[in-house]
Order: sequence, then structure tokens, then C-alpha cells
Amino acid sequence: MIRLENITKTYELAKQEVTVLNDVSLNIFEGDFVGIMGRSGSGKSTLVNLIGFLDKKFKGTYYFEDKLVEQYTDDDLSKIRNENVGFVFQNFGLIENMTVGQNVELPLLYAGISNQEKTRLVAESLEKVGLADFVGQSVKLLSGGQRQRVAIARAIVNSPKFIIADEPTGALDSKTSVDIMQLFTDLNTTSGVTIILVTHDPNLMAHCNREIRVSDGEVVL
Ligand SMILES: Nc1ncnc2c1ncn2[C@@H]1O[C@H](COP(=O)(O)OP(=O)(O)OP(=O)(O)O)[C@@H](O)[C@H]1O
Repeated sequence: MIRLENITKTYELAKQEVTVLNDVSLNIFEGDFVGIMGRSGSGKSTLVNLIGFLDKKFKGTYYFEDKLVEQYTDDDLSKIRNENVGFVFQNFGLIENMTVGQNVELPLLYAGISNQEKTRLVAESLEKVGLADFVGQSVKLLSGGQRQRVAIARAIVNSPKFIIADEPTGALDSKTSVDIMQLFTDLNTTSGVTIILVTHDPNLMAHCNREIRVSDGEVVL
């Protein structure tokens, strides 16, 4: 599904070119639960931002479903991102003055579907994360674990091809982290959702079927 070939990404810092990803090649297949491991600053977030179509300024080739990503305009990429990727971040990224249901509905706003269908999809998603009864509740009242469940419901509501979870348990206590990882595992095994997990915690690798290790901007085996 995802094929990166010889990807190099540089930033300009104080007029100096800094290489953050160096000649990275990798494949991610449908149904994978991939763990991307590496120390802080090794390039993990840069890599997944690129995979999630948030960044198209790189050298090398990225094929998504056998199509070259560089051929797409920025508008095409926004659409592709909205339809194919769900994002889950460490700090949840919820909108505080909205209800749980409104937060989960956000990716559906541009999908051109009826209100009735939206309500059904939101309910289905919240059911999958164990928050079926929370649809009308304000997110302000939720615990960290519940917030991450809402973020996961939002990430899966439009049935994306893959989910990028960047340090999803980074702000959670260890018991809640285990629950959230179990939820990702269930989504992967029962709904076949492809998951790309970024972490520096080796304990989380037990949930993954494959590990990609990044060190100083390179994928090491
Ligand atoms: N917008 C930017 N401009 C310049 N340098 C950047 C930018 N974004 C990231 N970097 C640099 O790229 C390198 C890789 O950063 P990245 O966030 O991808 O690492 P990471 O492995 O995800 O780290 P962490 O685990 O701490 O989140 C770092 O040295 C960082 O300082």
C-alpha cells in the first residue's frame, strides 16, 4: 500500500542543510501493525508526516497504492489525506468546546454525506472504542484515556486506509496505555485497520507485527 524508495528529507537551519531522513526505503502493507522505533530526534515524526501526506517536500519516490504521490497537487493531497489517513497524537488534539460526537464527526464534514449517515458512523465509531454513551458529553470532562479513545474514534470514523499513531500513549499512565494499545490491536485484528505506530517505548512493540527502526534518519534492520 505504501512504498517509499530512497527518500531524503532536508531542512535548512541557519543556512545549513540538515539531513533528517537519509535514503529511506520501506514498504507498509495492508493489515500491517508497524511499530516505528527510534530515539528522540531520529526522524520518526518527519517520516510519518511524509507518509501521512502532510509533507510533500522531499527527494525520492513515494508510491501510495501504486500511484506516485509527487504527481498530486496540494488540494489532491488534502483530499487523499482526508479520505485515507486517520491521525492519533500524544496530546489527543480534541476541540475542547465541542462534544465527543462533534469531535468524532469532524473528518466527515467534507465527505458529502447525509446527517443521518454521519450520526450512524459516529455512533458506530464510538461503539468500537467503548464510548457509545458519550456522544453528547463535553470532552472537557473526560480522562486522558477517554480522550484518546475519542481521538481514535475520530481517526477511524471515515474508514481510513491507515492510521498514524504518533506516541499515542505518551501522555497516559501505564494501565491506560495498555488499554489503548489493546484497542489498537483489536482494531487491527478484527477490523483489519492498518496501523503505523510511532514510539520510543520498546514495550509497545509486542503489539506490532513488524518493527521499523530509525536511527539518525536512516532505517536500520
Ligand atoms: N520544521 C523543522 N525545521 C528544522 N528542523 C526540524 C524541523 N522538524 C524537525 N526538525 C529536526 O529533524 C530531526 C528529526 O525530528 P523528528 O521530530 O522527526 O524526530 P523524532 O524521532 O520524531 O523525535 P521525537 O521522538 O523527539 O518526537 C530533529 O533533529 C529535529 O530537530
